[in-house]
Amino acid sequence: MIRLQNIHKSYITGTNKLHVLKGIDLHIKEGELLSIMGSSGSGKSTLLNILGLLDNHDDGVYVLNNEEIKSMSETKAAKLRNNLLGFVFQSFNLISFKNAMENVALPLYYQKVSRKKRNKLALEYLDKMGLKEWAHHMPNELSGGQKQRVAIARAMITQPKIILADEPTGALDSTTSIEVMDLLKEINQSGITVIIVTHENDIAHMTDRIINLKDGIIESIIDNNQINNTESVKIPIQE
Ligand SMILES: Nc1ncnc2c1ncn2[C@@H]1O[C@H](COP(=O)(O)OP(=O)(O)OP(=O)(O)O)[C@@H](O)[C@H]1O
Repeated sequence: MIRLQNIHKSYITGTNKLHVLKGIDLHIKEGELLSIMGSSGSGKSTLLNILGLLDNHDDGVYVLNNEEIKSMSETKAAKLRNNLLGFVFQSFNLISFKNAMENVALPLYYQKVSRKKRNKLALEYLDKMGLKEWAHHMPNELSGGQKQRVAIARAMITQPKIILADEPTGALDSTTSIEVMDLLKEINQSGITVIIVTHENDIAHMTDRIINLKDGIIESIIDNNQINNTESVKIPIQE
C-alpha cells in the first residue's frame, strides 16, 4: 500500500537549510495499524505530511497504492488525497459555526454531493461513532472525546483506504484517549490502514508496529504482535 525508499526532506528558512528526514525506508501493508514515535523535532509530522500528500519529499521514492508520487501532477495528487486518505488532527479542526452533522458532511460538499444525501450519510457516520443524538450540537457543546469522534466520522465519510492521525489523543485525558484508540482500532479492523503519530507509549503499544524516529532516521521498529506472541522485541534496521 505504501513504500518509502530513501526519503529525504529539508526545510529552507532564509539562509538556513534544515535536513529533517535523512533517508526513510518503510513499507506499510494494507490494513496495518502503525504508530510513529520520536522526540519533538525528530520529523514525525513531516513524515506524516509527506505520506498524506500535504507536502512533497525532496529525494527518494514514494509509492502509494501502486502510484509513484513524485512524477504526479498536483491535480492527480489532490484526487488521490481526496479519494484515498482521511485525516485526523490533535486539535480536531472542526468548524466552530457548523454543527456536528454539517462538519461530518463537509468533505462531501466538496465532492458536490447533494445536501440531502450528504446529511443522511453524515447522520449514519455519527451513528456509527455513537453520536447520533449530538448531530445538531455545535462543537463547543461537545467534550474533547466527542469532538474527536466527530472528526473521525468526517475523515471516514469519504470511505478512505488510509487514515492518517497526527496526535489524535494529544488533547484528551487517558480514559478518553483509550476510547478514541479503540475506535481507531475498530476502523482498522474493518480493513482500513491507520497511521498514528503519537508521543504516548500506551497509545503506540495499542498499534501493530511502532516506528521510532530519531533525528530524521528510523532508529528502530517494534513489532507489537511479535512481542505479544513470542519473545522477540526490537527489529534492528538494516542499512
Ligand atoms: N514548514 C517548515 N518550515 C521550516 N521548518 C520546519 C517546517 N516544518 C517543520 N520544521 C522543522 O522541522 C523539524 C521537524 O519538525 P516536525 O514537525 O516534523 O517534528 P515532530 O517530530 O513532528 O515534532 P513535534 O513532536 O514537536 O510535533 C523541526 O525542527 C521543525 O521546526
